[in-house]
Amino acid sequence: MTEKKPGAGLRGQSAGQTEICTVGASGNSLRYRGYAVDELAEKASFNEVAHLILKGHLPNQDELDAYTSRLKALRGLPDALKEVLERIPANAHPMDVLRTGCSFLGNLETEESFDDQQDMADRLLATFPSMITYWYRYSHDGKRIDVETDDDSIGGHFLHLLHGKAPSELHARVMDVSLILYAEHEFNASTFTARVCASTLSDMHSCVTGAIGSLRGPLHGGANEMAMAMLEKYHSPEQAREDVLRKLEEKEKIMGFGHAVYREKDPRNAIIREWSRKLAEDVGDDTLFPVSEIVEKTMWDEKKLFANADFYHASAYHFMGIPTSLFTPIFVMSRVTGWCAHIMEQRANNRIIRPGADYIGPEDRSVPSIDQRQ
Ligand SMILES: CC(=O)SCCNC(=O)CCNC(=O)[C@H](O)C(C)(C)COP(=O)(O)OP(=O)(O)OC[C@H]1O[C@@H](n2cnc3c(N)ncnc32)[C@H](O)[C@@H]1OP(=O)(O)O
Ligand SMILES: O=C([O-])CC(=O)C(=O)O
Repeated sequence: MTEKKPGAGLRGQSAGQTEICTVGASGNSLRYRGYAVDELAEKASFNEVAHLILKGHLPNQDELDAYTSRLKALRGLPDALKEVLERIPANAHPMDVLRTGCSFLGNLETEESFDDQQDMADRLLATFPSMITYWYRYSHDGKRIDVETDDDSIGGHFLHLLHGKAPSELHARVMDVSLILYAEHEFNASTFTARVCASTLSDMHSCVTGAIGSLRGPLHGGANEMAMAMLEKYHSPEQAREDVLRKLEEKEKIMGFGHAVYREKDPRNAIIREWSRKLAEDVGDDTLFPVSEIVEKTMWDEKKLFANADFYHASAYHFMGIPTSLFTPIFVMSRVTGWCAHIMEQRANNRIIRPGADYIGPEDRSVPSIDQRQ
């Protein structure tokens, strides 16, 4: 481990209060507004969880029906946004596409007043799957797709647009669970980015655009893509184990492992691993899932490092035929709920976020003339 200067990463320091989520409050727990993520992933849909996070409570049946209809009605993209998406090249990173899409939508549907914040959040939640698949299908298949499907779930809608046909029940459920697992995680880097931006009283699209930029990095949301890039190189568990040992010997980071807050396990891992196992059976996989398992075991045996939420998302998404470059955009489609809830919470009790710093640079000195400088 490289020695970090004291205070690096603000690790372990509280940076404010929240009612939305607790991470690791009791051991390795994760709760959204008091509900354990395991229970939500078993008993709820992502639309219910989005309602919980954004509106503050689990919806009753009437509220859920109304919310589902509302989100479905908000899926369309303005023509000007479609034109912009069509100009983004096929080799662009899909996270850059969403960053641009979010920012451009902010020009067309600007948040004029914070009274509109719930509408802004719903619109972003409804349009991210449309934006990413519209661009992907146009740039890769030359097709201008109709982004308004009749699927109730956001995950099912995304798979429908991506593959041009309604997903199986299994795939729609896995996507729904995946979106539940990724929805919210307290003061993680992207959410904190959104809150810092919100604290200047900026608009919702600016806050979310910044958050997308933070999520893109391989130490955060980008890890699911990096994990897949590693896993797909292995043809057998033996080869995977040997290569991971070599990487550890060479002090390489293994993406999809470790966490800034959890110390023993990430509670989301067991859930997505189980769904990945089901998908592996469904497609008759005998390589990727066993390879993932041996990497997980080797990391634990050698380093006591556990798989985080990102690791088995790689194989799960792959089994559903999702291109690797779209993995992190799916995270955006989900985490936008958490981001927007935090932006609203920040606004409700706002003071500009402006921490201090411990200065460790040179003592005071005077400016030498240019011929005296080295
Ligand atoms: C949904 C999410 O965003 S979950 C996070 C997704 N990110 C990843 O999977 C990227 C890989 N993991 C990591 O880089 C880190 O574990 C992070 C960024 C998640 C957490 O970082 P930190 O809080 O600094 O980690 P922590 O203090 O526990 O790690 C200490 C040391 O453990 C080791 N370590 C931690 N994670 C790993 C890993 N994945 N592979 C190898 N060694 C690791 C390193 O030696 C690290 O020291 P270094 O930063 O000097 O290299
Ligand atoms: O909390 C974190 O640092 C990263 C994480 O797991 C998430 O954002 O889901």
